[in-house]
Amino acid sequence: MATETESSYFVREIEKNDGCVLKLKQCHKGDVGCVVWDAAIVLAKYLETRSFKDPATGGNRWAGQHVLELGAGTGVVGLMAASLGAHVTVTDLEDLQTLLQVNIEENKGVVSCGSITAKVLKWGEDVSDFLPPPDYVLMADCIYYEQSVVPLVESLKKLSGPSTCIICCYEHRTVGINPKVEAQFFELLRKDFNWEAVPLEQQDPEFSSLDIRILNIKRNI
Ligand SMILES: C[S@@+](CC[C@H](N)C(=O)[O-])C[C@H]1O[C@@H](n2cnc3c(N)ncnc32)[C@H](O)[C@@H]1O
Repeated sequence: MATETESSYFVREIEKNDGCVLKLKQCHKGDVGCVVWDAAIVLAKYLETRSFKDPATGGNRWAGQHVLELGAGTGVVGLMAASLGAHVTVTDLEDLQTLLQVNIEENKGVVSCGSITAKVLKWGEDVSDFLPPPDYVLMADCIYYEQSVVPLVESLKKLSGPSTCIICCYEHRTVGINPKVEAQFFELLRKDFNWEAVPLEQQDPEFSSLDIRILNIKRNI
């Protein structure tokens, strides 16, 4: 990743409701995190919906919130939260750090009241750098391979306090290994967490789909 040249990037643009545009550089070469996945777009656009607006003032509830994104890939979800005023740490494996930095730099004009930094967080490893627990943990398309299920749930446990809200967006895939992985993930999650699905009506109507699900997950007290 460190040797990527300008020409090896291709850009995905996501227009915000305020007219600003997030520009995500993606790589032709590299692992799955080098491109923007549909679940990330659905989640990013959900962050702009009425669910996160104060009904009395119309103000945006992301302002000043502490947000941690797991498996951030290009960083689109975290960048959206930061552009809405949150203080965000986007995390992923070491290999994705250059791309995350590039995208943070590319979008710094869109992040004014909020802030965003990128750090390495490998699921299952030490999370002390990320404590106390954030207000929100965001994750898009992170449920996709068997070996990651145990460490991913372990990280969620260590990172969530009684008031942390985990917003998990994932694509329900009916072919390949994903159905099994999805079942394993929820079986394990059930031991320490409860969750509710976000109805389609509460999502952005242009950026939602029956296959892509958003859950609000909370730690059992
Ligand atoms: C399918 S991609 C999704 C990327 C981004 N969230 C999106 O939706 O566009 C899964 C992401 O999880 C990250 N990932 C996979 N295994 C991981 C692990 N053990 N620890 C931390 N991140 C991991 C990958 O590097 C990748 O960025």
